[in-house]
Amino acid sequence: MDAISTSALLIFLLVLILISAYFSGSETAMMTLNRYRLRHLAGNGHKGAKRALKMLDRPDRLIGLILIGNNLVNILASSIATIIGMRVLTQYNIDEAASIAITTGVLTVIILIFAEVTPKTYAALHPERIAFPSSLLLKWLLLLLLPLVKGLNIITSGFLRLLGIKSVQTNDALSQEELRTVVHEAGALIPQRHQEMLLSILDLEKVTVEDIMIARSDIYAINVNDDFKLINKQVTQSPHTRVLVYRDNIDDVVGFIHLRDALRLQSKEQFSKSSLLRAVKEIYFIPEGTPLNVQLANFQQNKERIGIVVDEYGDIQGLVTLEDILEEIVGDFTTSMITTPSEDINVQQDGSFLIDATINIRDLNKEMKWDFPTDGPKTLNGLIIEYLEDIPVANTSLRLADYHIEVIEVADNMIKSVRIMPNSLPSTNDTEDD
Ligand SMILES: Nc1ncnc2c1ncn2[C@@H]1O[C@H](COP(=O)(O)OP(=O)(O)OP(=O)(O)O)[C@@H](O)[C@H]1O
Ligand SMILES: [Mg+2]
Repeated sequence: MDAISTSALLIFLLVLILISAYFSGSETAMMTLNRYRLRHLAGNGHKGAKRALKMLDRPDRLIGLILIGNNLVNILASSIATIIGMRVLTQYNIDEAASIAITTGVLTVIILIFAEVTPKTYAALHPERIAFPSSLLLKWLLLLLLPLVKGLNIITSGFLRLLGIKSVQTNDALSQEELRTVVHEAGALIPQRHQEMLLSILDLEKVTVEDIMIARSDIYAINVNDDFKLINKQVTQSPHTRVLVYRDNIDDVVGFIHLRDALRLQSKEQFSKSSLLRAVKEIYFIPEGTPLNVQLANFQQNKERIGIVVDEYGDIQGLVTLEDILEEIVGDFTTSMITTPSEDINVQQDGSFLIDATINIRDLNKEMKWDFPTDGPKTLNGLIIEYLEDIPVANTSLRLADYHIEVIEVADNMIKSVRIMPNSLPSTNDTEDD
């Protein structure tokens, strides 16, 4: 070693520290790259991103390579520093042991500051700036050192197996819940309205057609066996474009009549029972329990926009339209912006709410931002009866899911209306938001 001058060794040491800094920085940069952004950039043809993505495909190799490189230079640096230290310090009559101790201390501080903390912090703050160019060098190094890296990985995984740890395939596909968090955390990057829509789309699979259907009793339908004058009037006054046609019993459905067809027949004065039956369109049936995301796709595939929900016995449960599903996605658009509650909910002078108990619980929760359980009965009436296990009499008071409810009117074995007190509402705002 005496052949090499001390100043040459110092320069070499400096270079080693720089290389060490490069490895430390690249490691942090590669590992903190945002995988989703990376995939997006790579998809757009960004060269550095593509390269980084490919390297991250095999994180074991990448880490192996970086650690081999980093440790190699660090250990070499320490040997060289020791030689320099001994040469320099012995000139001042410092003995060998003390020289080694001093060089170790000094080198540790230098490596920590210049080859670890600084490059890693910088890389963590600007991962792409470091990772994209550095992945080029890493790629070539990997080609060169692949046998070494592979050997190292075989030995390490052998050791891990000895310790009873199986190598796990990392899977960084997002789960539903993670995707939700991503959308939430996107914060200002995605406008609030869009965030809500994205979350609603994710929710579609949790909601089934029964949850949003127009109940059987609320379907606007005509009985072909009724007096034809009445049918004529019902068609003319129909609030809906498609009217269900049945024979005597709604379970004996014939089809949908489109108002356009009915009005055309009426204008030609050809409107009769037989021409009506001929103009009727076949019904598209939807099995109970179909999740909304599935139904949305089915509507599209079958080029339908209205369907009848049937249970396993073929009995009609309700009606669902494409518009109803789309409203689930853009829901808050039409509900929460409304400042006056819908007709089923009436604000009383004392601030309590008089509510039609046949209201759909999901609609009620949405409109009032309440939190009644939606996994059981669909209507408020059903929920209260299930809770009490009995049909209550008027003036019964109860506490259900933290809401103070007073039964106002009961008729035909059904709760018709209830009053809900606002002062008993759970104070979600004070507890959660801050
Ligand atoms: N025959 C019907 N009986 C009861 N509710 C219906 C009926 N047809 C549609 N609806 C409901 O009316 C709302 C609007 O649906 P949709 O837009 O499909 O019907 P529309 O407004 O009558 O027709 P269009 O928009 O094609 O003119 C939805 O909530 C849907 O469930
Ligand atoms: Mg419409």
